[in-house]
Amino acid sequence: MTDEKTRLGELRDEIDSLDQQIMQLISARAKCAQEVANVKMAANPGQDVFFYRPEREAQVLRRIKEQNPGPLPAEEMARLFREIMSACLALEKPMHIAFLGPLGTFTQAAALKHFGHSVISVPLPAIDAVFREVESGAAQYGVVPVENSTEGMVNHTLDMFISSPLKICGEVQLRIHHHLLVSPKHKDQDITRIYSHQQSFAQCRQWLDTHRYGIERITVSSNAEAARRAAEEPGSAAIAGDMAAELYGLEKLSNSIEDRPDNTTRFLIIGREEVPASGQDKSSVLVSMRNKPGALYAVLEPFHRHGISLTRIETRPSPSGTWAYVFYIDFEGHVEDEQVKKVLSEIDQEAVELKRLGSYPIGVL
Ligand SMILES: O=C(O)C(=O)C[C@]1(C(=O)O)C=C[C@@H](O)C=C1
Repeated sequence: MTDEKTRLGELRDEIDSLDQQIMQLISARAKCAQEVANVKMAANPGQDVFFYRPEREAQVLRRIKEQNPGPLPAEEMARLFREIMSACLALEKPMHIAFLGPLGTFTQAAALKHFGHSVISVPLPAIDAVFREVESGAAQYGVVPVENSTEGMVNHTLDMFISSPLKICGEVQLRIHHHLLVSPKHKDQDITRIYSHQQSFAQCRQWLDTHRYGIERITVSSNAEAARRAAEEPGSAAIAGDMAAELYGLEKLSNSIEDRPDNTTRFLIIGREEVPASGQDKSSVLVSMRNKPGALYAVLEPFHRHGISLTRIETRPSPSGTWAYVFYIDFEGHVEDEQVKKVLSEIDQEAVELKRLGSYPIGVL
């Protein structure tokens, strides 16, 4: 045997033995999770038991990232543990996650990034349908887009919180890479039209003007729908992401064509219960103010005085009347923190309405 073959044999024996140990350890971990489920059920007999614990998952993933010894990057190690926890949770209770569909959208990619692949993902045609599915209890959680770094806020999602009783339980950010996709069956034909979602066209405008000027752009309801059409229609292409490309068997004619290299979308996880503090949290509130001078100042000043960082403030017209406004505010901290309690009680005295939309772990992955 050559030296190479001997060494390779030794290393592969070592890998086999490590795999055996990893498998034993993952199985032991899964048994622990099953036992955790029994404890949760015994503590809440006859009630809706919330098996998924976002604050605990965030703590586990943060610890893995901090203690990762390498050579695998911390992100990669966290991703592996994300999947292990997802499988453990599925043993406790298979979870239904509603998302803005159809299959193959960036929202589905965000849902799988956040929950791992052991969930049952349920595509729905509109943002309000995702809210309804979770409100009715048909799905335990929902995933909806809330803002894009190039295109701004998704107003429909913000407006849903005015009337919905749901809570924000988490957030996840996804780097959005758009590709120009064609079917391998039709790739030798000239492209006469490009399908995509209106937001994706906006995110790739400069690239399209430079590289595909004059080709008809047809707006459809989602990137996945664009990919479906490109798969079927000769002479057509789609702008969509990896999941849609894979789902419809499309090839990339041009890779990552988004105008801004940091193009990122933030998604919210919506559910029916409040999330305890994880140690690194964010909160969202909705404040409705009387339309008088200094209204915005009255909302913001307490945050400044109590040293709480705002991460976003957005204004939307109030559904209750012309020229009245609702402020959506995201800030660092948890509603159970003493400083946050003080800020919110001060705002409560000034506001027509203060609605706590939820406190949740800052996205880890
Ligand atoms: O710690 C728990 O409460 C568990 O259910 C265990 C576990 C895990 O696998 O670590 C699984 C699901 C929860 O969402 C959080 C953590």
